[in-house]
Amino acid sequence: MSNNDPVLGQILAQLNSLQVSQQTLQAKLDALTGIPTSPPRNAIPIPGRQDSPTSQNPLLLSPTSLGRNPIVSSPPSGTRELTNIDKEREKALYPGRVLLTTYPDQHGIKPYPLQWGASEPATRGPVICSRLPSSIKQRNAIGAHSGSYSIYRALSIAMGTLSPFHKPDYSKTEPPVPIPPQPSWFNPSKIVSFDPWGHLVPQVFKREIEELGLDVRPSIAVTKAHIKLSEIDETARRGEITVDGRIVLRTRPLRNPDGTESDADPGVEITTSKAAVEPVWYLPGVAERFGISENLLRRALFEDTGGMYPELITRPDIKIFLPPIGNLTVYIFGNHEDMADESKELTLRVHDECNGSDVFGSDICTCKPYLVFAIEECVRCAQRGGVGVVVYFRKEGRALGEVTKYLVYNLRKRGGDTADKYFRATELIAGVKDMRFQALMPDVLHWLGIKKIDNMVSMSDMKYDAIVQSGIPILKRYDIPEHLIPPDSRVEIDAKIAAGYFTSGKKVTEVDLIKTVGRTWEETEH
Ligand SMILES: Nc1nc2c(ncn2[C@@H]2O[C@H](COP(=O)(O)OP(=O)(O)OP(=O)(O)O)[C@@H](O)[C@H]2O)c(=O)[nH]1
Ligand SMILES: [Zn+2]
Repeated sequence: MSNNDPVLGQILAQLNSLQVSQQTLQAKLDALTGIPTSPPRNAIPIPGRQDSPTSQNPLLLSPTSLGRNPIVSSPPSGTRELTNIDKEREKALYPGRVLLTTYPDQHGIKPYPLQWGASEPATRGPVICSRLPSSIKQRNAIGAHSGSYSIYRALSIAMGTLSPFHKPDYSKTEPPVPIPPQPSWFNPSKIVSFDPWGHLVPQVFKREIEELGLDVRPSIAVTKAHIKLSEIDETARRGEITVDGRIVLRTRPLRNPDGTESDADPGVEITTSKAAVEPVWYLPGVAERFGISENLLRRALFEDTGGMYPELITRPDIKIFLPPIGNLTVYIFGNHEDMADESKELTLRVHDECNGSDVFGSDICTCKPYLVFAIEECVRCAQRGGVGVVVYFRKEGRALGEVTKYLVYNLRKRGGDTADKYFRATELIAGVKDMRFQALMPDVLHWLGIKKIDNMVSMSDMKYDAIVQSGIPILKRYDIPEHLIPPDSRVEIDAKIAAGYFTSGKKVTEVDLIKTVGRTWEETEH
């Protein structure tokens, strides 16, 4: 048959019209539901699948084009090449209309069943918030994984360095330390701010991931580590912490710059197990904790994130929200199984992030000394046969952020840094003195199976009240030892004590508050 064959011509014409009508139908369906029903035709293959080769994928920059990528190597000044690459990638990434929101009664939408607090993973169901074609119609969660890091993911996809279809391989990532189910996992109001099954997702939702092809992701990861802090080296040198070869190890000899073994004391390192926990909010439970209605909570979250999550309003049937906030980290010292064993002594510190002090050693507050002291107390408790737990929350500057915190510092230093004005300075700028709302904080303790706390290394009445009200008694509280308070942070400690923070000794009067003065602006420069 030649190309001019009339029969072949007819068949080709029919095939063409069939293809056109299939595409038209598909487009109509997508427009109707607002949801693409199949991956974009020019999308890259999911690794391990035999689709088109990655080299032809307009979603990703090839290794050679990466080097020349105007986005990476020079400002996006709108060159013709950039425009074309962008347009092509945008079309490939987002072939359908912009999907601004969804509605419960929309054609094709069927959230995957999820029953918060159910005791069997199969009944509880996986949290699905993926917008990949394989999962979008079955989403049962609003928002995106990874908290605030979801924005970096969006950037990577837009720049072509990450394929949105990348399928994670979770083999060999399972927890080396078990955090097994506890009765609290099966109570829908005990844990409402993260997914208690988050570290077991690849195991308990294997069927959904492998057989149903759903994009279900872990929101918790558990691992093991050694930690080394110069402050703890010093404590060990003073003989206040002993090397036991189990929790406290002697660090291997250091090396001199010429590679020979150094005679210097290498100090110690601490063995620990740790878990990183991303936020996954069960909205009815979160609303209940704060004593507000779910509707009000949804509306506030919608409005004050710049209208970022319209489904908070249009999808009352979806009860899960993955908020764009920081995660928490748990450090466990000693035997992890002892956390749930009431007969074992337990020491706890709950700490909120203070980058200035924790990492950079700023002396305006007591954060780092208190944190290090708490780790040492946890270690001592573990060495006595108990277990120690430190929970670190990314809630910088009392959840007001570092910018607000530095503005407060400036005001304090310019306005006369006395303890009586300490909280007022924050209020003047932020409108409140604290935005941490400790009501969600105890979730992590219930997740770990903690039922009572013997030693609480914190002076905070807010932390204390939240934990005790959640049903976990605290037997003893510690304040920070006097010798660990840097002079410039005396203002903070006295203001806290006056505001109701716990103190075992010092009582602070009105007169004391005026007398407790921090370093002046001028002194800061010397
Ligand atoms: N906004 C503001 N935040 C501050 C200031 N000083 C410290 N912070 C923040 O306060 C928080 C202190 O948290 P934590 O170390 O958990 O201490 P706490 O809740 O006050 O109570 P303790 O458990 O007794 O230490 C951190 O998030 C700091 O970044 C300040 O002057 N203004
Ligand atoms: Zn601090």
